[in-house]
Amino acid sequence: MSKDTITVDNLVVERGGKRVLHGISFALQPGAISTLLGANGAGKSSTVMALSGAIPTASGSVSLGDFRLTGLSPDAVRRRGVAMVPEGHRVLGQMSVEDNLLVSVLERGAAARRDGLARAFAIFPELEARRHQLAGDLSGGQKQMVAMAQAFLAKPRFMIVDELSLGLAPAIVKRLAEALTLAAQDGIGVLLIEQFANLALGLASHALVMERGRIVFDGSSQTLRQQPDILHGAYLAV
Ligand SMILES: Nc1ncnc2c1ncn2[C@@H]1O[C@H](COP(=O)(O)OP(=O)(O)OP(=O)(O)O)[C@@H](O)[C@H]1O
Repeated sequence: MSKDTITVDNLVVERGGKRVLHGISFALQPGAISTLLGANGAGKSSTVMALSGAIPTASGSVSLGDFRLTGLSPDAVRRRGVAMVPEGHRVLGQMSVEDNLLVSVLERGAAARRDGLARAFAIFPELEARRHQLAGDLSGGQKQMVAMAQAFLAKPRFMIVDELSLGLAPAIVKRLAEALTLAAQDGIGVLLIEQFANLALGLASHALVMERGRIVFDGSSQTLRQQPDILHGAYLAV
């Protein structure tokens, strides 16, 4: 196991008194894009929220290398190198694009802030021209770019993206997908939740399929594409 592998071991999560994850186990590798697929209510969001510290776990563990992330706050998980891009391209609407980006630079000092902005604008040049605009006035696609740039600025080892393409135009989705591919080429591990399975399987090398709080497939995207029954079954199992 690489020291940078995320290992999820027998994770159990309960929400509203109901068990929604029934002891799931899987691993995520650095430099690879993994996708987590499944029908509405299968448990994808619960999984990523548990990974990022946003909801508590009943039992089991999440580790990055030898370091146990289970029980840490979302901020502490982010500081250990796991950045989350939540569903719905959320930004701080009353703040400028630039200030939205700067709040995500973890290091102190003017040089780190300057470098951070330069990195964000290198990934998404379209944000530079809008740096002084209120983030709330951006289009949905531009907000998603800000949300993804915020994750990049934390210099993560892993990025978890919940619903990449939701409500966005295909041209924007292509830009966001390219940024994720480049991130993986840079060694960042990516976990992608995506409603369009074809898009997700085109980007990811590794796929996980969930059904009613359980992992029912863990293997290569190529294998999953060759076995369409698994995906069809999972999307019908609600
Ligand atoms: N806040 C909550 N309180 C209680 N139960 C919840 C809560 N949010 C989700 N659930 C339940 O947890 C289970 C898993 O839902 P989850 O949102 O993780 O699935 P999902 O695969 O992400 O689906 P979707 O794509 O619809 O978000 C479902 O049975 C759902 O009803």
